[in-house]
Amino acid sequence: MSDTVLVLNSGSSSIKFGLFDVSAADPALLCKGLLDEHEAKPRLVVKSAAGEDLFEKQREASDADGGQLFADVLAFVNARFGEHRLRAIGHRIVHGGPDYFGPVELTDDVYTKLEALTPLAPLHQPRCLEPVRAISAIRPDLTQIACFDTAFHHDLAPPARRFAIPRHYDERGVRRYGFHGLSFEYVAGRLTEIAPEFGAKRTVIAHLGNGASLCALRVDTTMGLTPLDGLVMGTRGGTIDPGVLLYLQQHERMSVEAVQHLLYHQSGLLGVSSISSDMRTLLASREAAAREAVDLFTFRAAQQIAVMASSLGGLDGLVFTGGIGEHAGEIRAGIGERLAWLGVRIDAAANDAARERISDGGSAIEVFVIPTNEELAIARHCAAVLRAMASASN
Ligand SMILES: Nc1ncnc2c1ncn2[C@@H]1O[C@H](COP(=O)(O)OP(=O)(O)O)[C@@H](O)[C@H]1O
Ligand SMILES: CC(=O)OP(=O)(O)O
Ligand SMILES: [Mg+2]
Repeated sequence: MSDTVLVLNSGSSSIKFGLFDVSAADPALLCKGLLDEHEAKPRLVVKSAAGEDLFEKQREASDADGGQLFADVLAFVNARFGEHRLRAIGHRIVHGGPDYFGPVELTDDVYTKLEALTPLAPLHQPRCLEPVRAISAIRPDLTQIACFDTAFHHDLAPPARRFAIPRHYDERGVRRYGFHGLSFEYVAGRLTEIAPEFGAKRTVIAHLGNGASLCALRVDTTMGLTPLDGLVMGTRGGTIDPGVLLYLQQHERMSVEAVQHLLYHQSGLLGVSSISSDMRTLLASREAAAREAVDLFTFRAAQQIAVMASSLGGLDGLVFTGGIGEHAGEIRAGIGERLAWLGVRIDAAANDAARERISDGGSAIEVFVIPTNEELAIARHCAAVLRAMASASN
């Protein structure tokens, strides 16, 4: 009988999960799953570690509430992997605020403090916290552990972490936190396995998914107090003249809630194209507005990579990850072309095949594609927390 941890990764456009055997030195994946909410009736899909179909259930849209979904996942784990001992549930929590920068057990007190951070991540924090409540209602005996997107950037120092507003706001926590940290942590670790010399080199990781951000490793990142800053995303526009927000309120008479809705749900690829937030759909479209949205995405990503290179004092490596970074060769090529002046040269065949290393021999900057694995990063943290709990109780 092995010990297992069930990991839930609630993102803005998907809920992914993985069941890991944590008895070994490094957690081993037993099965993985996805709640696909893109269709009218959400589908729960579970596959083995090797990718074979294990289970599928289509839900009625009316009963698509998360509580039932997590009950289904737990029932599946119990039926299929019941010989193992489920020791904990690990959660991706997007915002840890100023107080949480390492994995922590989700007690009622911690939950309340994390819920209070909802205004700083309204698209994510409720989706991340919903499964915690749902699971404690079904299995109150299970340990639940929070792992934070913000934690990886905890050591960010001024000037990168500071906004140029009166300094007492910084003391009250109004500063750059950064997100996608579990992805950056996994990818940075994987990069040093692939190319050990990159442990000390100047590297930018581009996490391009429905949410998108860059990390200049150990130095800077494009998201800020909230996951609105930086790159163009599915429904978020990224960096914007703050005067636009004042204009919308003062001249268009929009309420704070309406501006928040515009910034989180109606902007980015969706707002510019008026077609879709989904990069696949836009790449397949012949509409001029779709092309313009894709161009803006690429333009801003290249521009911000140059900004991150400045924070690092130069650039040796660029890594693409996330749904778009891993799968959209056209976007990687477009960003590479815009960065040719920096010495980036992408090999077309390697890029088409999404090989691990896609730069050509003459490139001044090595370019990689590394599929992210936020679930494994969370499973590793949970395994460490469980070991610490076990040794504290001995
Ligand atoms: N083959 C593909 N080509 C282009 N874009 C893709 C492809 N596969 C996934 N994507 C894009 O990746 C994005 C979702 O990224 P993902 O990292 O899975 O999202 P999340 O932020 O919800 O975790 C969507 O815009 C989707 O269109
Ligand atoms: C922080 C964030 O933007 O996450 P996601 O990519 O899941 O939207
Ligand atoms: Mg994601």
